[in-house]
Amino acid sequence: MKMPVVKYQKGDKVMGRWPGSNLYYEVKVLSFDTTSQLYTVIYKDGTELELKEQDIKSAAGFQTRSRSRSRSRSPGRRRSRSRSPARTTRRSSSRTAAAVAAAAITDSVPSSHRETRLKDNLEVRLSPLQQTEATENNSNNKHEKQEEKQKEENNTANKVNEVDAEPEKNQGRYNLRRRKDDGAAKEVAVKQEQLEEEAKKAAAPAAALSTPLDFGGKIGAYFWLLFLPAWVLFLVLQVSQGDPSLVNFPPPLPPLEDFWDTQALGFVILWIVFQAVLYILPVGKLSEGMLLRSGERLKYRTNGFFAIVVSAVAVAVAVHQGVDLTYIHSHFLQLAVATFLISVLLSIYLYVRSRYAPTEKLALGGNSGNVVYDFFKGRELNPRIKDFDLKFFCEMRPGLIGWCLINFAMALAEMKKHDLDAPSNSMILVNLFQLLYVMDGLWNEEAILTTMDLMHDGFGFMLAFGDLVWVPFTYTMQAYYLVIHPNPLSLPAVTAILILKFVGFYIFRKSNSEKNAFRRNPSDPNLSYLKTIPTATGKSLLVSGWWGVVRHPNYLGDLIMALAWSLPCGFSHLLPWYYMIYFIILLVHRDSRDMSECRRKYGSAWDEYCRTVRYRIIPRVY
Ligand SMILES: NC(=O)C1=CN([C@@H]2O[C@H](COP(=O)(O)OP(=O)(O)OC[C@H]3O[C@@H](n4cnc5c(N)ncnc54)[C@H](OP(=O)(O)O)[C@@H]3O)[C@@H](O)[C@H]2O)C=CC1
Ligand SMILES: CC(C)=CCC[C@@H](C)[C@H]1CC=C2C3=C(CC[C@@]21C)[C@@]1(C)CC[C@H](O)C(C)(C)[C@@H]1CC3
Repeated sequence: MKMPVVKYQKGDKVMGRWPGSNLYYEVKVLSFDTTSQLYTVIYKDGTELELKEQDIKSAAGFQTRSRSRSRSRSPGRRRSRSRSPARTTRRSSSRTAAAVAAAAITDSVPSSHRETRLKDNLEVRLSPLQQTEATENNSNNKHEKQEEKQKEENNTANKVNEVDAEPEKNQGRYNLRRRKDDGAAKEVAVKQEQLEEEAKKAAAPAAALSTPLDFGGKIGAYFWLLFLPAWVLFLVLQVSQGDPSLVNFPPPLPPLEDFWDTQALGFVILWIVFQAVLYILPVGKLSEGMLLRSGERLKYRTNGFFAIVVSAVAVAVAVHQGVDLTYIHSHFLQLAVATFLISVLLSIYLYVRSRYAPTEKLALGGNSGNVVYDFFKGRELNPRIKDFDLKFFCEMRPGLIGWCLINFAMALAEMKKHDLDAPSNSMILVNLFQLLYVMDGLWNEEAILTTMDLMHDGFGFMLAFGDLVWVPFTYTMQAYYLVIHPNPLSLPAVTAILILKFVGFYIFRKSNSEKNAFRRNPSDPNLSYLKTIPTATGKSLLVSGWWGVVRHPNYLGDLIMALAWSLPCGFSHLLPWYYMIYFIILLVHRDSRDMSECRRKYGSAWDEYCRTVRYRIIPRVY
């Protein structure tokens, strides 16, 4: 029988990675669990954590690397001064951490970026030790402050883990108790919540900005840049055909002049400006975003519901005044091309401004150093012009509300084309379902602040194009299809589709609200019945309720709704099912992106969550 090889032995002093970061601290090995293959290690401040072998490095090789780097970069640090043992420990650990963070950055970031990032990290982590020369006074004071701040942050991080470590000691590896039973622990939980934010700050600045590349990496970015607009063009041309099959050969391209209509561009600009004005009106709540790596918390004007109501009134007035909205149907291609142009210009602007953005404002992905990839993925996390948040605005306003406007125009076009007094049942269902989806999104606009796009993704071509072109011009395929291909529905069919839609909606809304409420206030008494797993970052993971059924219950609800949107169009063509197919691919990919991101952030706690909640989206299936 083959004996398991245990690389580190009890009592070994090694360097252990701080979960969710690239920081390594000196730790002592306490034990090794052959079943879970995890080492229990203890940090110098008494924190005990379980680490995988790959998160541990031998201390010897580590110190050599660290010393040689620090000597060459900052000779000032060779000077010494008397300080407390605690201080010595902290300083040496942060020094080492910086060296590792720098090493990580060196490995993953192209040379043009290396120097700046290296410098950023060294400035934060490695400060001169002594104020001896008068000329150094000013800068050293600054460094001293940074150093003290860093020390405080590190201490806070340790405190968090002391709070975290207690329940672990008492109750085994993870805390799976009911939160209602907490009693006195409530106070600790509140404290923990405050401290967790500090802990994030402590870990974040040294984390490498470059994460593994998504979307097929650099080659993938070229592909998507060409494929996504081409696909929209294909759909827009195909849907107006008599036989709009997805598998049909693309129809011949119309003459070049058919692509352009200056008036269409004018309407698109007018629409975006109108939405921007509604967005900046001092109406509605100012909501707080999640804590950023920079330690900042941004404020967002969440008046989306107000915006859609005012837009609806404006559209109703316009129709009443004789404006022919079927123009949208007859100029669909030109409107899409004009919007595409705007999305490209916006993406160029976003990329250029991101070159001047400070490091802490950049997203973790999208900073590969490859211009095309970064242009596609987006570099800056929350680009703003004063308080005007470009990403939030684009994701929630012109495209999303435009989607409903286009659907409505399709209903009018259907009536006009078939000389009807009212839209067909199928058209009404599609319009109402998607309107409900958008209105719900806007009513719960605050919840978008805890989603992946807002919290993690940079704003670049992918989202600019996605928000402005992809959503309004491809999510409206079902309504467009029904204009040319009516699909009469019986009452039982209508009822069955309605039930399906509301089941999906219920799962989608409840699960999104549960996570949003928990992220905003983990001590919310209304959520006290939920079980949680604490993580080393201080944040907990829900492991019962909706998030205990599957790992993405919100995706499940969304997919059921997508099914209900396609069913009214019948089965004679694949095109109205395009959204369903695309959405499965999108959500499966998002789920795997989110899994990697959460594993990076939460380490073994995430693995524990995945062991407890085994299925990703569909219970017992996937
Ligand atoms: N119609 C459309 O085109 C699209 C719709 N959507 C919908 O938008 C909504 C948001 O989706 P998306 O942003 O992808 O992802 P989620 O809203 O599911 O957010 C994922 C994040 O939630 C947190 N999380 C994960 N598991 C847990 C847990 N067990 N307990 C607590 N927090 C957890 C993690 O962030 P952290 O721990 O950092 O808080 C994770 O990164 C979904 O309903 C989706 O269906 C999405 C894409 C397209
Ligand atoms: C292929 C490609 C260009 C991908 C870009 C993806 C975007 C289209 C989507 C990413 C996440 C989105 C969300 C919504 C719309 C689509 C995009 C932008 C959303 C605003 C729709 C309304 C929902 O209620 C929502 C607020 C939950 C949702 C958030 C995510």
